[in-house]
Amino acid sequence: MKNFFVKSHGLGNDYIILNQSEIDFDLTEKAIQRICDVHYGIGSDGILLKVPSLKANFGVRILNPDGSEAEKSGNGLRIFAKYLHDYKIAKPPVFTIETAGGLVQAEVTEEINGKAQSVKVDMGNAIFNSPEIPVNCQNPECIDETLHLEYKDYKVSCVSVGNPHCVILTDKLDEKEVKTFGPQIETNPMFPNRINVQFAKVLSPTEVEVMIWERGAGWTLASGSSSCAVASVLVKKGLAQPNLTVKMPGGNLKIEIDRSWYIRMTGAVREIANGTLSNELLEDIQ
Ligand SMILES: N[C@H](CCC[C@H](N)C(=O)O)C(=O)O
Repeated sequence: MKNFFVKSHGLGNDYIILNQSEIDFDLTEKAIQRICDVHYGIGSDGILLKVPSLKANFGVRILNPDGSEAEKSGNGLRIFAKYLHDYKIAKPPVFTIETAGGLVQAEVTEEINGKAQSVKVDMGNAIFNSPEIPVNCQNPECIDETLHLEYKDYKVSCVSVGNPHCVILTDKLDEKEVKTFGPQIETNPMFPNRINVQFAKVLSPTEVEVMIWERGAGWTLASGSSSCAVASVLVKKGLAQPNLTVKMPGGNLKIEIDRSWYIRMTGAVREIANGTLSNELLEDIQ
């Protein structure tokens, strides 16, 4: 159906799903910003655009509210997998999805009356090699390096899970600190493609609490790829077991990391609404 959309969330990290073959407008940066605007649009932490794939069962492009494109989104992939399952586009239980950050496999692990409630996504491998993240760092891996900001220094550890992440360990999580320094870290020249930022407080070898500043989206209530990034850094530093729970303001995700740094993430997903974009939504910017 023309301009049909579904809005769903994974632990309060919300996305709008559109199908490239069904929209009758150009999804420009301005259109993305408008659709994601909480007042002039539907409001969302991003857009998941269903696109054809020659390599996987399905393809998706992940678009941030600022109009930039992301290589991977953990909550986004769980939401997209739910959409494919619930609207009977995919044959359960397991199917592959091509993203700009590589191929992933998704599996609906819990459903009620044909509606997926929980999804497991194989997120691919954690990559610590500095140039592949990318991060400007003189060492092959950016672990416990010092990042100099205007008024503060941080000890950071960086990793890619398809998209880039900067993890900061702390014994006191502070939303104000995340919202003040998150944007400064996100756009620091150390990160050629900008970066997602996480402040993480280790609670036990199997539990960590995280606050997130997302590249291109800002403060979000949860982030799947951030959870994978924090878990990978903690395991690398010997601070956590390879099976752990990541606790975020929006809820918890279960992360499993194997010996080759292959990451599996499992968590809840819920649909919020579905419908059709109004013709008036974009008329002043097309
Ligand atoms: N803003 C992120 C993409 C979305 C990540 C997050 N929503 C997730 O669940 O992984 C980036 O530019 O890499």
